[in-house]
Amino acid sequence: MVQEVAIGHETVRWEPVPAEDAVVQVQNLNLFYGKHQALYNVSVNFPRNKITAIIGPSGCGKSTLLRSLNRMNDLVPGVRLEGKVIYEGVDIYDTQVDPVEVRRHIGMVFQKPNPFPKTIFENVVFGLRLQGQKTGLDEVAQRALERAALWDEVKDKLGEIALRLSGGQQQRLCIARAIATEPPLLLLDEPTSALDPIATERIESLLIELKQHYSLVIVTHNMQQAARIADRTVFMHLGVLIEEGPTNQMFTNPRDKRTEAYITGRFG
Ligand SMILES: Nc1ncnc2c1ncn2[C@@H]1O[C@H](COP(=O)(O)OP(=O)(O)OP(=O)(O)O)[C@@H](O)[C@H]1O
Repeated sequence: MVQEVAIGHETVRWEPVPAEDAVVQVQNLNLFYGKHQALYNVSVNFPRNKITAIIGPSGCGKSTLLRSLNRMNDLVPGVRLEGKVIYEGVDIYDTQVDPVEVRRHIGMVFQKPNPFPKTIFENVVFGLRLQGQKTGLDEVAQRALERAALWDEVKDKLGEIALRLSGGQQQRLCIARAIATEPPLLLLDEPTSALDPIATERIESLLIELKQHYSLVIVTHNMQQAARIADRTVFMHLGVLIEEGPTNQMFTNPRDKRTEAYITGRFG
């Protein structure tokens, strides 16, 4: 449904992502941690081959929404969820659906780089080994590391322990590990918050490049980052999705006073 809002003399139109262009559709999602409700009736479509940023003040439910997209919240005891998350036509919370299979399609990169205490090579091919792949691992590892813009820096030391890499390199390694299994959707929870500006810039360029092949959803506290890389932005506040739309429209013409206050730095 097209939403229209008058801004000065202009009428601005915001169109939600059409269902046919959505990699994931979230419908009327309520999520409870025990008695605490963290998401209230959230509905949003995330587009294919685009970057969507989720922004909002601390504790508003950004990570909870992100983790609901690949059933990571299942791992938290006492979580209860109502509503639907439909990934390419399949309700991922259907009792027939295996959460491990979901996470094969929908990868995740965390805030803090979390390489395994293994070699660089074994980190990248970890998911493939889990899937039982025994051949072609060298090629896949090289391709994933190239796509993650890390190959040139590590090609001569693939057998070294990954924990010796710098923070920015470790995060690119985690991205390589996440994309080695070719998940069509990649979720990233504040992937650059622990990195310096140079490493951040590299990862932002990488994400923009990755959207040719993947759909991406990124949680970020950094509004400049959302403005730089996201095609669409979702603004959350106290567990409620306040508004979502094309990033440039949201940043120049926010519809809601709370969005405006947040993006102009007046609260949060
Ligand atoms: N495992 C958990 N158990 C209980 N409550 C939780 C859990 N994880 C999050 N919460 C609560 O759910 C709400 C939303 O948390 P969430 O981490 O999704 O917010 P956020 O917007 O990502 O915050 P931040 O920006 O600080 O990371 C908060 O009130 C938080 O305390």
